[in-house]
Amino acid sequence: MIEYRSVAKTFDDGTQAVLDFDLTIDSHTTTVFVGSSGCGKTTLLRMVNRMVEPTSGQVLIDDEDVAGRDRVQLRRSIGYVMQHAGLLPHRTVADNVATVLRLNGTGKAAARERSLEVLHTVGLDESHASKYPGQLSGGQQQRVGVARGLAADPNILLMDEPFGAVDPIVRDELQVELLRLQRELGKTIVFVTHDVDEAFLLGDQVVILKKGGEVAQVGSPADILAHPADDFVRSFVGLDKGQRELRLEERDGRTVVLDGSGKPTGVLADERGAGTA
Ligand SMILES: Nc1ncnc2c1ncn2[C@@H]1O[C@H](COP(=O)(O)OP(=O)(O)OP(=O)(O)O)[C@@H](O)[C@H]1O
Repeated sequence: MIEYRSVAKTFDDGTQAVLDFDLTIDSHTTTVFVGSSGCGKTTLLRMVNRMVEPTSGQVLIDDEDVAGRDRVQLRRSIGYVMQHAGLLPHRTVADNVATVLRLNGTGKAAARERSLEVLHTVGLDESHASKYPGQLSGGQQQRVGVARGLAADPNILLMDEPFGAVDPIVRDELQVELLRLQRELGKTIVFVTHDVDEAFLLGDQVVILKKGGEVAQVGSPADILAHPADDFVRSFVGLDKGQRELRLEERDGRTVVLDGSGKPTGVLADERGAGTA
């Protein structure tokens, strides 16, 4: 379990990134911080592994204040995946994935074996292991970034807009893969995005933030959609524009489900049950 208790952060230049933030994150669940640029998402995420130190308040992991933990050791015990994968360009994919393992003292052969295993977990076969990051597509690089985050088998995985820089189709693919991974691995994931659809797809718990890390609403996607806290939330999640209303349309003899913007989201099963919705 991760707990934020009355956390605030003012940076050295006087920027008040987070004013007063409280949250509990249950183990083995995915929590998504979503909000517009500059609302404090990354600052809050980085407090978990002490890349950012709160000015006041506490962050606890399993009831222990992270402030009392050795910083380097803490950081290596928590997976971290960032937007542009952050891979070292002159090291092979396998070496990139093995970075934390090697730092933790794992031998070369064992680290390589684990690299291959975790690459396989994220859907990359052995042929990718000896390539360099520049020889991979953006989506594949992100998979390597996720593999690196998982290599040391951390309980907690922090993900900072990990799919923000890839095209929408690859992004959809990576989101589905992450859902599969999470079903298999059951990590405690804290995920940052500014995309509300991504937040609702991935999050067991979604935290909608305003400037200064102010919580507009916390809840499951279903709770938020059913009971938006106020007009800000209604507008942020697109309820005010009817974007989330579904309607049905007959096309070529089949019943297609369209969202509020007219985008098809599925097909209703026909009388033989052959549909996909
Ligand atoms: N090292 C720093 N020094 C000074 N100000 C900072 C620092 N890091 C972040 N900030 C400021 O703190 C506020 C919150 O930033 P943060 O990166 O947490 O927001 P965010 O919600 O993750 O934004 P984005 O979606 O653009 O990444 C912003 O005003 C930002 O400019």
